Amino acid sequence: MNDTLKNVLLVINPVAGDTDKQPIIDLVRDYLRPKGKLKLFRTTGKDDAANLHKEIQSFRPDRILVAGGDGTVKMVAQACDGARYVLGILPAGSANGLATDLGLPQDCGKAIVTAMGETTVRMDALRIGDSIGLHISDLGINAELIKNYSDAAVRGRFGYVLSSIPTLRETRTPYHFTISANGEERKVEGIMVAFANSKKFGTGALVNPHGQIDDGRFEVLVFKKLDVLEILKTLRGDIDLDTDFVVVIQTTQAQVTTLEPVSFQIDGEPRGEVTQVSVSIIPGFVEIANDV
Ligand SMILES: Nc1ncnc2c1ncn2[C@@H]1O[C@H](COP(=O)(O)OP(=O)(O)OP(=O)(O)O)[C@@H](O)[C@H]1O
Repeated sequence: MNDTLKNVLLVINPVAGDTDKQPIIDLVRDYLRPKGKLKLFRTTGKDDAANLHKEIQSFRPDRILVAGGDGTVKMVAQACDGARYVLGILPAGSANGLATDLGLPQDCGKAIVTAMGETTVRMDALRIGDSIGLHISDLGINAELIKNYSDAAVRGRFGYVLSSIPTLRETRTPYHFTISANGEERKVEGIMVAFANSKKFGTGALVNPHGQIDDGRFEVLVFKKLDVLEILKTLRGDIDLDTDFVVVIQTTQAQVTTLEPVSFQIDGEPRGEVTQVSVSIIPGFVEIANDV
């Protein structure tokens, strides 16, 4: 165990991934025994960032562990409010896009060792309107899938696949996007526009090979058509960036407007339908333990 880390705050999202979190708590307790002091913070879904902020101020942890999905990691990063805390991720969401992208272990025992390790990476975030995005946000077909998935009764990957069938059938694509970035304005038709700080979706699909979480830039990806073969290639991880299929714009700031209201999602959470999104990079927003 890393002996310099005595006071550990474990933030748990009890509902993330629809799994029992007690085994994670037990493993962390065992790992810290006998030297470390563990404090638990269970999220409620209401005012979590503000309440956690107060807890961090009073406990002053040496490390903050987060057991949840991307939404929980982001909430914790916001609760730190610029203060220099290292977060250790214990992937416990339904998709864990960020942990997958960082190559963090999914096995909880291994994840604890990494989360308590000394090597860290400072990653950028996206400011999206008045929200923060750590991973991938998008307008269009994927956001539509996520919305239908969160409305559906079935959970898990299988549920995602099942809920995608009616969405793909009923989709109103192509959408009409106007993208302003790097002093240029482009009008494009497409099935979705994604803002990516990193390389992969939570499924492990490589959508943005240029993505670097610490380069002070993000990518705007315009997926032009619903091409089953290209999507399968993307899912296999060997996207060849055929410009008939996807256009990539690397930038620090972008604005997208649409002719019609289009579904929007940030890091896997549906954000309703929008006609305008502004995105800019926040360099070095959060520091994450990562020895892989
Ligand atoms: N006790 C709770 N009851 C209901 N909702 C909660 C509770 N705690 C947190 N939440 C909600 O959980 C969401 C964040 O979930 P998170 O993204 O971490 O997990 P997930 O959705 O299962 O995983 P993933 O993002 O990897 O798919 C937030 O919308 C937050 O408001």
